[in-house]
Amino acid sequence: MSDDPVLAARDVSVVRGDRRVLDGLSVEIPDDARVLVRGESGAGKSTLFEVLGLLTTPDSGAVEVRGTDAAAVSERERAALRRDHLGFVFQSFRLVDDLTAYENARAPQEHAGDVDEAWLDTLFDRLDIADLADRTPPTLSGGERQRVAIARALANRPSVVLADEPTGQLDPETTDAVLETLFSVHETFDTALVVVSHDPRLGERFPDRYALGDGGLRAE
Ligand SMILES: Nc1ncnc2c1ncn2[C@@H]1O[C@H](COP(=O)(O)OP(=O)(O)OP(=O)(O)O)[C@@H](O)[C@H]1O
Repeated sequence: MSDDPVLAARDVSVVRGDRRVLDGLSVEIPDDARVLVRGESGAGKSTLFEVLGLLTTPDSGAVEVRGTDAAAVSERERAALRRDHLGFVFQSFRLVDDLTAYENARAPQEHAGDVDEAWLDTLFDRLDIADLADRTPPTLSGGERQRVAIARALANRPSVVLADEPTGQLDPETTDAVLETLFSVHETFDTALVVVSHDPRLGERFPDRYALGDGGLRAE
């Protein structure tokens, strides 16, 4: 296996309007990482999430996936890097309301042309949502939708799961359940985990913590 970290940002800057939201930011995400990035509202967490997820190309600097500079390849190859290495849990889940939970989770596999229902069944069992597979998102609770979103993020066996405010709208009990789920995913499926959040409840549970401020990351 390559020695390159699964994900790295090198001297990345992003300008939004007249503000340099990320300003020469660098970070490496090793394979076994369990990283929390904290920051005040407006600090640039969602921007960093989009940059690390190859959803936004930075104005300068590079984002590398296993040593491949994502900006140096075609859009098609970039999409393949995203699909093969990255799993996303979006702040608002972004599930499709008129698909079932199972169909939502299967969508990335269909997109990749490689449906593996045995793996999906494993995920649904492990995330304790097997009995919700045929329900649609509007009939599920926030925590249940969250777990469906995590199943979808893992559908293509990513190297890294990126989660944007995964607990933002959840009560303390559901927050604990979601964290346990993310951590067990990290351990069971050998997936690096990067969570960006302003939620002060998450702190100590993550061995690697950074504060995002003034466009850069500071280890905590
Ligand atoms: N298209 C844009 N044009 C101008 N400014 C923008 C644009 N998008 C984002 N910003 C600004 O960039 C900064 C960082 O935004 P970002 O959404 O990354 O912050 P955040 O830390 O995720 O905030 P929150 O916790 O409130 O979601 C904010 O000040 C925001 O107003």
